[in-house]
Amino acid sequence: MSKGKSGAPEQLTDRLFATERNPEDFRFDASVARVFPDMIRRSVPGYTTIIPMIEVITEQYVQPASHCYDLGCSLGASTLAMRHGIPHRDCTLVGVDNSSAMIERCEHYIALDDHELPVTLRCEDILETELSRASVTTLNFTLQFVPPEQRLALLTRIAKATLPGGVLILSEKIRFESETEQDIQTRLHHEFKRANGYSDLEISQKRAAIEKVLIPETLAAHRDRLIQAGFDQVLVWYQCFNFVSILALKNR
Ligand SMILES: Nc1ncnc2c1ncn2[C@@H]1O[C@H](C[S@+](CC[C@H]([NH3+])C(=O)[O-])CC(=O)[O-])[C@@H](O)[C@H]1O
Ligand SMILES: O=C(O)C(=O)Cc1ccccc1
Repeated sequence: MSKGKSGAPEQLTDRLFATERNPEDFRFDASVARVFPDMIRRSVPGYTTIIPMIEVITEQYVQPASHCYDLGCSLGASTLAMRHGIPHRDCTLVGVDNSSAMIERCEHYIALDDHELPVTLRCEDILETELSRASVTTLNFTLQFVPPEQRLALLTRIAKATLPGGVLILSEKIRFESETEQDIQTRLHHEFKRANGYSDLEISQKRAAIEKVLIPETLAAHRDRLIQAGFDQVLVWYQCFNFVSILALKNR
């Protein structure tokens, strides 16, 4: 892995979809991992606001002697935000991702972050990862990549592992019941990408690549399923166009 002057893995500009390419489903491989910070910042409206707020929310809900999980941690942006929000030295923080390219680079970013709370990284499927005594769990734009029929089982496991007073931070791309709203919000998202330097070709090729792997659901579907999974309260704390972040709380 090539490193820059700071010792951090070299980050490149996302040009993955800039030239005409064969249609292939999107995967979190090494070429995506290399450009990921640039890709997610330029593609997800609100991402740069949500990350620092994960620190604020973590600080509010973390409990002493509990476990915190970042499921689908990628390069650890949300993991580091959680780390900075945890004041207790007896907590554990676990980041999980099933992309070895992501985890390998994530290790470097964690090592460069000067902080005493250890972070455990697991390269495994979040559908299998062991969870217990959780105060704060984060799914920051990860559930959308889990096959819809497996989402309830995962959320139920998270809710069961969550302590009274604990939370799940769930950020997702959503779709809208109303066709008109779906069209307007999608157009605004594409305008956001254009304003960030993506061409029409990049936008349309990326759209085709993620179509079968990133499955957005409506806010109502997310709310109902979180309650069914065992959470007691569900609220939206952030929305920009078709991207939302939800807080699901467990009272008892
Ligand atoms: N079943 C799975 N098991 C483990 N990991 C998975 C699974 N499915 C997908 N992933 C992983 O979930 C991550 C989603 S990105 C998260 C951003 C990060 N949270 C951030 O705040 O920067 C969001 C995005 O790219 O839009 C990828 O690294 C996948 O490998
Ligand atoms: O780029 C898009 O259109 C998205 O919906 C967000 C995204 C960000 C990073 C990987 C896959 C999808």
